[in-house]
Amino acid sequence: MDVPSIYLASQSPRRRELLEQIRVSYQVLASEVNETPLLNEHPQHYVERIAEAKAEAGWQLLKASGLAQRPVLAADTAVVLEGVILGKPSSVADAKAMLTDLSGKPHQVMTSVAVVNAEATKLITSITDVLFKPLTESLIDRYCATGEPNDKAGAYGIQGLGAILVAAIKGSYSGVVGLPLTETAALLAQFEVDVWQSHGV
Ligand SMILES: Cc1cn([C@H]2C[C@H](O)[C@@H](COP(=O)(O)OP(=O)(O)OP(=O)(O)O)O2)c(=O)[nH]c1=O
Repeated sequence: MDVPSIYLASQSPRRRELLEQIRVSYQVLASEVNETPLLNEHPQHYVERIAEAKAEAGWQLLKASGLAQRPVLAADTAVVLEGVILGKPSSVADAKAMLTDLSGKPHQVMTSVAVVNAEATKLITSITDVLFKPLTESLIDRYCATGEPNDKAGAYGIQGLGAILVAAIKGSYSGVVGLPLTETAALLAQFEVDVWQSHGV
């Protein structure tokens, strides 16, 4: 097997697809971190702390594995409504409550990307403004019944049926989906990772 350009410390299928979009070869590492926010933690601090913890956990796993030591990339996404962090919903009722709160209002999607190797840890954070159209209770119910909100911050996926909830976006579309590609390419370039090579690991 070829040595991948990077290791991806993420279970998110979206992050895999987005890396493939910019043709970065990768191998997935299965690391776990506790994603509970600290008391009164600032949302940007939160996504940066969690992205770095995910990448660092991946790096520790890699060091213990005997695999080639390529950089480890991880990311974290949070939806932020009026300063409050909305993570992934814990239940259908929680998803409905999140979507009811987001209805008709602007919010921010923050995604932080961290890359770690033996020499350095570097981080970028993308912040995108998203405006939701007013949502009826019946639309929220029907959307939640699709199951799409379950594993997504803020209980929606802009890349799926959730697109119909969104009235406007200003910033990075790929950042909302989970990996801001312009910023990620620039970050990887600092680790001498070429984003134009074909994947195939
Ligand atoms: C707002 C929004 C979030 N999301 C997803 C991106 C992330 O996968 C998820 C936020 O949870 P994260 O904790 O950032 O990521 P994850 O647990 O899915 O994956 P991992 O930690 O293993 O990398 O929400 C979308 O897919 N579309 C959207 O429009």
